[in-house]
Amino acid sequence: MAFLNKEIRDGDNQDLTEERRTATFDTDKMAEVIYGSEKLARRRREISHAVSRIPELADSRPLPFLDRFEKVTEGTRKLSVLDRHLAELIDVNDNGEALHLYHEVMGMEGHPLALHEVMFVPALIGQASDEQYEKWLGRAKRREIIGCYAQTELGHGSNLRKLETTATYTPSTQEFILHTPTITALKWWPGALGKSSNYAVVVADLIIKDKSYGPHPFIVQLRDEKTHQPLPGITVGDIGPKMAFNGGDNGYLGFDNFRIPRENLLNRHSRVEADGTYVRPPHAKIGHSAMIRVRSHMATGQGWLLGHALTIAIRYSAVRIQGFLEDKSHEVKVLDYQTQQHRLFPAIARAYAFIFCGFETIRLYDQLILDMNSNGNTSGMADLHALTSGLKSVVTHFVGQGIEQARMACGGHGYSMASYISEIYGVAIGGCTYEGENMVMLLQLARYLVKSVELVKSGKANQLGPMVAYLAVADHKVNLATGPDSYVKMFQYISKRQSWKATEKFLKFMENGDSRDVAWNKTAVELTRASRLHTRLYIMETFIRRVESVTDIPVKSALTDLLNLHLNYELLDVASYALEDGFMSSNQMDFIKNQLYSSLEKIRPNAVSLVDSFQFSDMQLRSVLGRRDGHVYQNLFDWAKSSPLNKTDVLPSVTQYLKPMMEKAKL
Ligand SMILES: CCCCCCCCCC/C=C\CCCCCCCC(=O)SCCNC(=O)CCNC(=O)[C@H](O)C(C)(C)COP(=O)(O)OP(=O)(O)OC[C@H]1O[C@@H](n2cnc3c(N)ncnc32)[C@H](O)[C@@H]1OP(=O)(O)O
Ligand SMILES: Cc1cc2nc3c(=O)[nH]c(=O)nc-3n(C[C@H](O)[C@H](O)[C@H](O)COP(=O)(O)OP(=O)(O)OC[C@H]3O[C@@H](n4cnc5c(N)ncnc54)[C@H](O)[C@@H]3O)c2cc1C
Repeated sequence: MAFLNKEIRDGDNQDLTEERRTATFDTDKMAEVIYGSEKLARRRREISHAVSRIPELADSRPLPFLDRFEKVTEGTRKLSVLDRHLAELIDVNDNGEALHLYHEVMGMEGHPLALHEVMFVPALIGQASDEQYEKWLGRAKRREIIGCYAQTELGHGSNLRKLETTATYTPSTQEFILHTPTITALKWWPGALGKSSNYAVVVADLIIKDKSYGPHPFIVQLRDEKTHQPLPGITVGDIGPKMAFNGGDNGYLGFDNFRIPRENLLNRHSRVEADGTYVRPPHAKIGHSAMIRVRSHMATGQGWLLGHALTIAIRYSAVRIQGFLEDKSHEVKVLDYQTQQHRLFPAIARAYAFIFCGFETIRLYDQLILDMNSNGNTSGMADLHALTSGLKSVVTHFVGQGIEQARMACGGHGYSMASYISEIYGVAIGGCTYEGENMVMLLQLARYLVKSVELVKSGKANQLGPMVAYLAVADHKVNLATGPDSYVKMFQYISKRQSWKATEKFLKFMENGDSRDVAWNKTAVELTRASRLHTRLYIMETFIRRVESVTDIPVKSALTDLLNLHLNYELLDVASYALEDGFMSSNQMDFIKNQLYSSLEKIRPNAVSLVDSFQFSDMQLRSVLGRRDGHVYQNLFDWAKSSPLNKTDVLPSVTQYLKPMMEKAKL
């Protein structure tokens, strides 16, 4: 008999197989929606299968047992094996295939090429002139050189205008002199900078004839191409262990009057002529395009991270039997508890929603780069900056929360590194900080919202972009029984009210004599609330649009259940805003709650299949609890036995310290 869930195999844990038999949709078809195409979903499976047949690509030991040095070595080893097999495993020009292959083999703990692919090459693509393409891009793509993106400094990360590294132009030699004037000017944090990269895109304050022109990107050679020794004038190293990414070498970097040629300013958009004349870019923030790129990709990346944790927690919850419901002779799967479902199912809905939003922002980013490179059109930048600033903040925050709930949902075993959830958590919450600290980025979106409200106030609502058009729409009461649209209207009302209230408060402070900056700071919490609501509205609308467009009926039906759960969960979560002014009644609240509980029941039979549809292989999950076959207990025992502490029955530390202490106590 053919089952709709394609993960069923002989010999699997029976409880998990039972779950898979109840699937109402085909998990291969759901994977097509998750990965955006039949081809990519299929290629992912093929690539995972091909990788599993190359033993050298497997982790040599479970990663949690490795120390930092071993992690870095192991990552680099696998990278070199992968390099030999690359062309046979994937179409190297297909980003989706490449991303999957790297996630599968390299995992998420970092490796020497992580920033090369994610920021160095994209910075060249976005910022290099045609001549610079010719000189650097081919070499970078062939990996003759390995690069990173060195912007953040010890003293400044958020406020780019105050970066201290200087790039001073000297017309007589046509060179820039890179210099680190203070300890706080050291570059600090860039991934793969410490030990791996021999080149970097360095962001430094451009100075011409004593005048500062602000941060600009330069391509800089850091190490000798043969010996890999740092070049004279360069101080570079690793910044030490972190919450996660410990297979990666985030680094520090200092310059001692280090000279680079004039051609090394990435000059597609702005340049310095030989005599020191500065030619401005078409948009002041165009040098930030590599950051906008990562932010545009973060919603899908983070959605998949949440998907990892949920695959582990849901599968484990179907295997973990504990406690009773009606029948006191049989314990039940913990997945049957309403609290467990409430803890996990809304997060499944969010993971799907975030992935769908990410597809949209990636498309918008690709369009922006096309427009900028073909005709210098930067008109989409402000909108995409506002959108991705909000999205990266809201998504990373909820993903962190969702992963932590997944860990707790696994009880004691969730706390073991065998679950791997704490590693996923560490990686995901890095996203709350990198690519713009979340509060800072919410405030960036708030600038856009405030400007939009000001437009409406001054009678220019017709100038609003489609994403904020609701800020000008008249309020209306909504009957919640009428489907997704009514939830959107409710959310629009709440979001609009918060944006207006925050703007009015900000303007009032200024009317009362505060400067713009002080007034802004006094309103900042309210402003971030407006940004979150606006972003959650965007996520909701995108989710609705995506589900509407699905053609496979069983897949659409399962997604509709998830969507309904999402709509009710979201509205309940922000209900206090609607209760504040009586917009929502307590009867409506009860209605929403009941809808939510009935969504949990509807989703229950598909829960395992919804996470199976992410089609993460066991290699990719690296989790004993999340194993596809559900054989958790024997493997937990084997995993524990493989701990280096268990190599001997009596540890040297016991003989040396503990025993003498115990012996002394006996005297
Ligand atoms: C096989 C390959 C596949 C690859 C797939 C990629 C997958 C990616 C997934 C990733 C997953 C894991 C990998 C981990 C990688 C980790 C990478 C981490 C890298 C980094 O962290 S790099 C460093 C990042 N740093 C920051 O983000 C700094 C944050 N700060 C800023 O961005 C800015 O300083 C600022 C906060 C935005 C403020 O800028 P500034 O002071 O210059 O501006 P003002 O506040 O004065 O505003 C002026 C005006 O300008 C507008 N504006 C600001 N920025 C932009 C922009 N980028 N675009 C457009 N407009 C911008 C701002 O809105 C103001 O406008 P207004 O005056 O209001 O009209
Ligand atoms: C895992 C990881 C990888 C990274 N990789 C790279 C990389 O490859 N290249 C690179 O260049 N950098 C990298 N970074 C650095 C990262 O981009 C910065 O740490 C980040 O932009 C935050 O800046 P910050 O550290 O200066 O935080 P700070 O700005 O010092 O933040 C501290 C606190 O101050 C608050 N704050 C700051 N400014 C404001 C404001 N204007 N209004 C209100 N509150 C404010 C913040 O909200 C936060 O609560 C990485 C960081 C991490 C964690």
